[in-house]
Formats: sequence, structure tokens, C-alpha cells
Amino acid sequence: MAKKIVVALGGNAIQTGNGATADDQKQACLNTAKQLVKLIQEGHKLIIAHGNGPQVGNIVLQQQMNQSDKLPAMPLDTCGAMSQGMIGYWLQNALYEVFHENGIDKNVVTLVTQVQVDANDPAFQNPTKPIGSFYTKDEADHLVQTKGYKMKEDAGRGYRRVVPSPKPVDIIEKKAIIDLIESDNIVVASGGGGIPVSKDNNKLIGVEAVIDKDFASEKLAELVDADVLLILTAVENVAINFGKPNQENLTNLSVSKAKQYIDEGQFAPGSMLPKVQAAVQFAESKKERQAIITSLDHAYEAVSGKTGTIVAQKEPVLA
Ligand SMILES: Nc1ncnc2c1ncn2[C@@H]1O[C@H](COP(=O)(O)OP(=O)(O)O)[C@@H](O)[C@H]1O
Ligand SMILES: NC(=O)OP(=O)(O)O
Repeated sequence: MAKKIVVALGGNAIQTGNGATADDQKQACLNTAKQLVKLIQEGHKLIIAHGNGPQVGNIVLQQQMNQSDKLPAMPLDTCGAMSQGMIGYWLQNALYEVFHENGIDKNVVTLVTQVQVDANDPAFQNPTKPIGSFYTKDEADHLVQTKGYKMKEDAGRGYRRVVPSPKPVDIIEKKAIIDLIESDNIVVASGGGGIPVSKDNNKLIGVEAVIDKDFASEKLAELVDADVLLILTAVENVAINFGKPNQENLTNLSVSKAKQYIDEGQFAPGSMLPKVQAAVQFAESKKERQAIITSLDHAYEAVSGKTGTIVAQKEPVLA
């Protein structure tokens, strides 16, 4: 049965390994497009959201490199908008090629998306979202001193800048997204978690933050009344005891069991935890809604119920 699917693309869908050139990231988007096209051929309607952590961090650094009065650096919200345009272009470009190879006649539209946040969200007092490259401890200390950045160690992989990550409250352009889906376009929306804006009477004020793309994708999936929230990352399954000798990969996961594992601390904050939390929130929002967490390579089989971790109100049964 054809489904409406919000796909949340993780880091490896856009940037594989250390390749941060435009060509490297275009190539990764082409590989991603080759996986997503199978879902489109099956008749599913796709709405594509994506992360931007590495990209927006690099844009901020590029902005600051030759900064002067005549060449002012753009603030983080504007850098977020730039990352949406850049990644949206790569995805449109990749899907164009793959659609032509497969005789598919569809438009792909990237919508610059503003996502409302609460200006009083406690996240503004406690930056947690890693962006940009990884640094050694010495480099990180230098950035703290020279730029006033907050730096944190990121899961044993080195130090990264962290910025506030408030929760998404609403998607300003939701009606336009729904109209585009209904007129049979593939929509890329809410990229990088959306551009964070807070409401001030009839104004939207851009704020210095990066919204988590898993939470923003969940909000998008609810607002467009999707059947499935498909979170694509680097692993085929969510696991308990991850990385330990007794690791157990999860296939069917009820909301209540997922909450129990969250309370036990089974999912790493900043990586798997927000995915499972977003999946629970989506599955809880309506009885027949399902969230699937799997790898890009397994997206097609997972939507047919053959692999991945499926989160639903009651334990679903794999096909
Ligand atoms: N319990 C867990 N089960 C599976 N993967 C986990 C778990 N805890 C942490 N991870 C790690 O989280 C990673 C996904 O997070 P991340 O790389 O931040 O996501 P994204 O794909 O959105 O960029 C996985 O590739 C895996 O290495
Ligand atoms: N905005 C965001 O969550 O990006 P990443 O998924 O790349 O961290």
C-alpha cells in the first residue's frame, strides 16, 4: 500500500567519511537518491528532511574567515538557511539524475523552512548540539579562548562546537509543504531541523541555534499527517547494550518498551536517543502511525517490514 513517508536523512546520507567537498557530498547525495528512488517507484509519497550539523558548522567558519565591515559574517540562523539551500540543491540535482535514469517524471522542490521555537526554551541556557568539524583538545581550548565557543567532547570522536538546540514548536511553512505534496511533488523541507525562529507579535525573529533534525522531522511528519517517519542513519537496527558483547538488535519495539529502555539509558544522548524519542513521539501521536529507524541501505526493505527497528504503539510484527 502506498504510504506518505517523512524521511529523515542522517549525516552519512550527505557526507560520508571525511569528504567535505561539494563533489564528495554530491556523490553521497547521489547514493542516497539511488536508495530513495526505490520507495518512489513503489508508489510512496516522500517528504525529505535532513541534518546539517557538519555543513552549518563549516559555513559558520567560512563566514568568519575573512570577516570585515564590508564582508560581514552571517549569523547562525542565516547559515542554517544557507545549509538548507546547499543540501536541497544537492538532493534535487541527485534525484533529477536518478529520476531520468529510471523514467520518473516528478519535480523535487526544496522549501526554505522556518521552524518556530520557544524563546524561553531552557536549551538556550545549555548548548548541546554539536556542529562542524572535530578538534583536538588543544584546538578546542584555542577556539574557546579566541571565539568564545562552547566546545564538548563528542562520543570519543574528538571535540566539537556545541550550540543551543531548542525543541520545534511549529513549522511556519506547513501549508505550503502540504500543498506541494498534494500536487505530487517530492518535497525537501525542514532541512537541518529548520531555521529556528521565535515569534514576537507578528514578527519571526531568527535565533542562534540548530534544531535537532530528528525532532523537527517528527514535527513535520505529524503536521503533514504522514503514515511513517523513516529515520535513516548508519546502523540497520537500534540496539540495547550497544557496542557491548551482549548487544541485542531490536526489530519490533512498542512505545512502552522504548520508554523503558530510554529510562535505562540504553541510547546515547545526541545520537540514538533523539531518534528513539522522536520515534516514540510520532508512534504515540496516532494509533496507526509507525516510526522506523534503519540504515540508508535498508530503507526499502524496512518500509516493507523486513528489517530495521519499527516503533509503534503496540509491538508490530515483521513481515
Ligand atoms: N543504542 C544504540 N543503538 C544503535 N546505535 C547507537 C546506539 N547508541 C548510539 N548509537 C550510535 O548512534 C549512531 C547514530 O547517531 P548519529 O551518527 O548522530 O546520527 P545521524 O545518522 O543522524 O547523523 C549510530 O550510527 C551508532 O553508532
Ligand atoms: N540539525 C541536525 O540535527 O543536524 P545533524 O543531524 O547533522 O546533527
